[in-house]
Amino acid sequence: MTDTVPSDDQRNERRDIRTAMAEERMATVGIDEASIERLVRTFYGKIMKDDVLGPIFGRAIADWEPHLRKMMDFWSSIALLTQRYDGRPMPVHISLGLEPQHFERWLGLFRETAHELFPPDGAAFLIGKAENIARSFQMGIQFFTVPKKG
Ligand code: HEM
Repeated sequence: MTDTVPSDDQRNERRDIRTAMAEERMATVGIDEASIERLVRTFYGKIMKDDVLGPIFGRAIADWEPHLRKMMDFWSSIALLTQRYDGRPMPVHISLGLEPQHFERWLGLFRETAHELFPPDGAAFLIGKAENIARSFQMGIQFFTVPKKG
């Protein structure tokens, strides 16, 4: 039996099918483009006002709207498999000098927002993804941070 390489059209069709299936599944737990936009706007609204995280974001972001759009693309790619986000978030987070308590605070606000806006299954899905990504950022930070000489 010979394997044939799928054409671009076939690949796009498969991707569209995967996206449609993800959209259908996610709709049952309250996740769609509109609720992702609400999540991003509400969550970063809290971040901006946070005493600890607000200044970290404030130093890095001059214009919030493009960042919010990027984060909507990010969550749309994760939950709805739309592939709209194709960035590399790890280097950004390694360069910010983040500590474990920053991640706990970020996750605390994220969990709170997800529970406010989504049914329990939808919130659990989003929180699980955020926790995994936060863990992988922290592993990257640990790996690339040179210990201070004591
Ligand atoms: C301590 C927690 C965190 C802090 C303080 C933080 C801070 C930031 C800041 C300041 C930026 C903008 C950087 C820039 O444009 O120069 C950024 C970008 C981003 N963050 Fe975070 N972040 C945190 C955790 C997370 C987590 C847990 C996720 C994922 C669930 C995440 C996903 C992203 C993504 C996707 C970007 C866009 C990167 C790009 O430019 O492609 N962040 N973050």
